[in-house]
Order: sequence, then C-alpha cells, then structure tokens
Amino acid sequence: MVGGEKMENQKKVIVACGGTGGHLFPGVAVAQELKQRGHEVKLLISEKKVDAEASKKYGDLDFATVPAIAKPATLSLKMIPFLWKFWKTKAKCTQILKDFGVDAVIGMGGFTSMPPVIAGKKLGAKTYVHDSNALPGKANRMTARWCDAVLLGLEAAKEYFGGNKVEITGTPVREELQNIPSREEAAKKLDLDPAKKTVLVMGGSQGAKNLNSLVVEASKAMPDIQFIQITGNLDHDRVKDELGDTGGRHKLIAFCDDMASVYAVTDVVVMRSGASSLSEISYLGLASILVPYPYAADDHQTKNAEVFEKAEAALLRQERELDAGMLVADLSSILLETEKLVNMSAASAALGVKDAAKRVCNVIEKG
Ligand SMILES: CC(=O)N[C@H]1[C@@H](OP(=O)(O)OP(=O)(O)OC[C@H]2O[C@@H](n3ccc(=O)[nH]c3=O)[C@H](O)[C@@H]2O)O[C@H](CO)[C@@H](O)[C@@H]1O
Repeated sequence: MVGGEKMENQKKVIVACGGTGGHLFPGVAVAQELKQRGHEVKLLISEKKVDAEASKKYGDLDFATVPAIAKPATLSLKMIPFLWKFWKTKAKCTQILKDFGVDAVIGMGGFTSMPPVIAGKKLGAKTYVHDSNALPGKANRMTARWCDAVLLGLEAAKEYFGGNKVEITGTPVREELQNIPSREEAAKKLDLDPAKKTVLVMGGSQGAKNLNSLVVEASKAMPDIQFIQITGNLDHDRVKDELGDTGGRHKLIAFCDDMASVYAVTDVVVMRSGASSLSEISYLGLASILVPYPYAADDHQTKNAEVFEKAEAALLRQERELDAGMLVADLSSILLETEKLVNMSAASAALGVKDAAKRVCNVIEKG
C-alpha cells in the first residue's frame, strides 16, 4: 500500500466510472456497497457535464475527476492527441492513486476507465473491469489483459474474454433503486394517477430525437394512458412544443434525479437498450419495448436487447422500422392484455440479479 492510514482488513478501492450514466451508476452502486462494508472508496469520473450532473446527488461519496477519453474509431492522425491525452491522464491517475494509497481498482467500462486501471496495475494494486453489455466494449476488452478478474453483467459477454478469469456478477444497481417507494407514494410525488396505466420513456444519454417524436405522436393517440418521458436536456424544449397541453397526464423530464419514483409508477418502459437501464428494469421486473440506439458502437445495444427479447421480457424494435402506429399497437398489446404484461414483467425479473453489488464486492474483498 502507498500513502494514507487504514484500518485492518479495510481496503482502499478506486472505482473508475466516468463518461456516461451507464458507467457511473453501477460504479456508485459498487461504491455504496463497499462503503457499507467499511472500505474506503474514491470514484474517478470524467470532467463531462453529464458526470457532474449525475454525481451531485451522491454527496456522501468521494469523487475526483479525470479528463474524458474517447479513442478514435479508426487508425488516423487523431490517434496522436488521443495517446497524448491518455498518457497525461495516466500520470494524473497515478498521482491520485498514490495519494489515496490504493489497494484495488475497478474500471466500469469506457476508455476513461482505462488509465486508472493501468496506473493501478503499475502500482501493484489488484485490478478488475466490469462490463454490463452483451457485447463488451473495446476499452474493457483491451484493459482485461491488465486485470486480475473480469466481472460481467450478462452471460452473453463471456465468450469475449477467453483467456481471463471471468465471473458473472450481474450489473450493480444503486441503493435508492433497491428500495423504491410504493406506487401511490410515487404517483403523488409525480402528480399522476396511480390507478392509470403508465408508460416510462427513456431516450438514453445520446440522441433520441426521433424516438421522442414518435412517443409524442403515440401519446396523442392514447389519451387514457399516462406517460413520463425523459427527453434529455437537449431535446426537452422541442418535445414540449411538439406535445402541447395534455392536462398533466404526459410528464416531460429533461434529466431525472429520482428514478426510484419514476420506476415505481411505471407499467411498461419504452427505451434504448443501454445496459445499466436494462439492469435496473430487470432488477425491478419491468416489461419493455426496446429501441436500440442505432449508432452505438458495433450495434451493441441490439445485442443487449436480444437478450431481453429472447427471454420474452421485451419487444425489440429497430428505430428505422418503427412508426407511431406500431408503437401504439405494441403498447396497447402489452397494457391491455393483463396476462402479457404479467408474463413479460416476470420474464424481466428473472433476468435481474438482486445481489450484483454484493457479488462484485465479494470479488474485490477476496483480492
Ligand atoms: C449510446 C451508448 O453507447 N450508450 C451506452 C452507455 O449507456 P448510457 O449512459 O447511454 O445508458 P444506460 O442505459 O446504460 O444508463 C443510463 C443510466 O442513467 C440513468 N438515468 C437516465 C436518465 C435520467 O434522466 N436519469 C438517470 O438517472 C438510468 O437510470 C441508468 O442508470 O453505456 C452503457 C454501459 O456500457 C451501454 O450499454 C450503452 O449502450
């Protein structure tokens, strides 16, 4: 160990989880569980606005920022600034890790998590990556070679880590989602009717302009259904204009910092198939219509969605094939056929891993 004091058996753990909500929130869940077990934790996030916004709710956790890193898709001159930034970030991480006195580093995915893991390895710490996707990210596949173990959210990802020690842990879900409010309580908070069927729409952290517009059109054709639509900051005002007055039955939220209440009142989710959101809806046993982000790297969101479709927990719809009429038909078929909703919800719950945070922390504790 390098640096500061610690209690016996207590580990000092760095959780590198910057770049997107899909990395940050599972990282928060790991940090919460480690802290509860008496370990000392520091989360490394990126300097991006999305990380600042998403982390401000967790004032009791210790965050530090490092620059966000994105690798160019192809070998080109852009590799030069990438490598320079990577090297500088690794040097910054080495200093943070030394000052902290690191014992273990876990990277939750993305190139922003790579320098802390490599710095940790060089300092003699135990190193891990966690990947929540069915088709793991390039950064994790590269980082795996420096790791003591690779932890996976979904079994489907196992084949990509042949030579590594692999453990299927599921994807950790943050504390507030492990204990959500009652439907009545949540509906009151959101000013919705708990007796009415409610659709949650989540566009993911990247562009969802088309999906947002399709939902607005579908909502207009379903006046008895309530909608909660998370638009993303950039699209909020446009969607608001498009939607007009719905008498309060269709709520728009730019960014939601109370997902627990939102999930508590939801019957079915229409969303991208980002792995963290999927881990949350399966944890809570929610049925879904999945519309993968069409430009996600290697189309990995389709692979995530296929896991849920195969289990009959979700309908998979590609955005290019979807129109408002189809969305209305899909939503009606799930919401109006009670048995279908019950079966899909149960299939979703069967995919959820209730003790994912515990499993990840067990691996780190074992060392
Ligand atoms: C476009 C893209 O490549 N996205 C990737 C990104 O996820 P990305 O961050 O886009 O999306 P995810 O669905 O994985 O995670 C979103 C997270 O943000 C939370 N949330 C969302 C909206 C909101 O208003 N408030 C809020 O708290 C959700 O509850 C969830 O915890 O990393 C994931 C994990 O590697 C990948 O599976 C996704 O494919």
